[in-house]
Order: sequence, then C-alpha cells, then structure tokens
Amino acid sequence: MTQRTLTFVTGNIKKLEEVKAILGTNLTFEVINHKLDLPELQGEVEEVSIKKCQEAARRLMKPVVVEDTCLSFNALKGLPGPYIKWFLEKLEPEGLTRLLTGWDDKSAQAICTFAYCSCSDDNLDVILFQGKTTGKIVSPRGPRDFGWDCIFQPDGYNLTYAELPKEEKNKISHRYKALNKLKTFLVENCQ
Ligand SMILES: O=P(O)(O)OP(=O)(O)OP(=O)(O)OC[C@H]1O[C@@H](n2cnc3c(O)ncnc32)[C@H](O)[C@@H]1O
Ligand SMILES: [Mg+2]
Repeated sequence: MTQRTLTFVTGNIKKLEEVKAILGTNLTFEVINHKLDLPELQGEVEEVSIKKCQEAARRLMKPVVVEDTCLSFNALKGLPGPYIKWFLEKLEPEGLTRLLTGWDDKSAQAICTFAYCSCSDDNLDVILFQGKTTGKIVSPRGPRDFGWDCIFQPDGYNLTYAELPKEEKNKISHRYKALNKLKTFLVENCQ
C-alpha cells in the first residue's frame, strides 16, 4: 500500500466510532470512512465478508477494509449469525431474547470479521481477521444506541455490552480482538 490511509467501508456510524476509539491516534496510517451500504450475500460469515470486501474494492479501486458482525446463539447452531441485522430489525432486542425461550442454553458468541483487500494490480484477494467474545443472551438492559448491545452479556461480567462503559467494551469486545489482528498485519505489511 503506497498511501498511508486505510479506507473502512461501512454504513454503520457506531462501528466506525468504535474502530477509531480502539485504534487510537498513535498510528502510522489514517482510517478514513467511505459510507456505502454494500450488498451482503448469504452464506457463512467468511464468504459474506470476502464478497463484501471484493465488492468494496471493485467499486473504489483502492485498498479497503470492511467488517461484518455476527451474533450467534449456540442453542440455534449459530443462527442468527450473519443475519443478525435483519433479525434485530424485525424482532427488536426483546424478540431476539425470546427466540431462546424454551432453551436452557443462552450462550452466544459475538463475532467480528474484518476483511482486507489491497486491490493492487487488480488482485481481489482478501485476508480475514476474526475476533470472538463469548457471553449469554439476557433480557435487554442498558442504552439502546448500538444494535444488540443491550442483550449481550459478556462472560465474566454482570453487565451487558450496553451497560459497560464504552472503554470497557472496547477492551474485551469481538471488534477489539479482530482489530488487533488487523492492526498487527497492517503495521507489518503496509508501511
Ligand atoms: O455497512 P456495514 O458495515 O455492513 O454495517 P451494518 O450495520 O450493515 O452491519 P452488519 O452487516 O455487520 O450487521 C451487523 C448487525 O449487528 C449490529 N452490530 C454490529 N456490531 C455491533 C456491536 O458491537 N454491538 C451491537 N450491535 C452490533 C449492527 O448494528 C447490525 O445490525
Ligand atoms: Mg451490513
């Protein structure tokens, strides 16, 4: 990568906020946002992320990063997973919690997958960086300003993501773990 900017393609302002907060300012590259609501194909999260990233690279013709977030319920064999956005929109947090009525197992995984494409020489190869945080699904608690934060209680905490101070979430989150891997890769490969 010749330029020292990294374009994060997302339509989600809260994701962008967290990415900037986690990366901090002490970086050799600058994260800029390109707001695009990219189409997302169906499939496993890896396939969804790869296709989303290639589409972003094809449209912008420069190095890009996209991110896809899953919320996977173990009792439901990983669903809603990559379809969480649509489940959340239709069912709202209360409805998501209710999906697990009748199941003893309330455990869940928050999974964040960053996908990077250098887009050099028309090469659309994609590299993935994944982070997972385990927890359980609870009745909604806390502010509702970001997705399903109010129903996800990370293991080792009595508070939901929404109730935790932002700095605390950003130290343990699925996004933090994935972003750390991406950051290491960028520092080693993209100077
Ligand atoms: O443009 P993109 O980056 O795709 O943004 P999006 O909002 O469409 O995001 P996803 O496709 O990854 O869908 C993930 C859903 O989960 C929500 N979400 C993502 N990260 C979250 C987090 O850390 N905590 C709570 N909800 C989150 C998000 O608002 C979506 O409803
Ligand atoms: Mg999306």
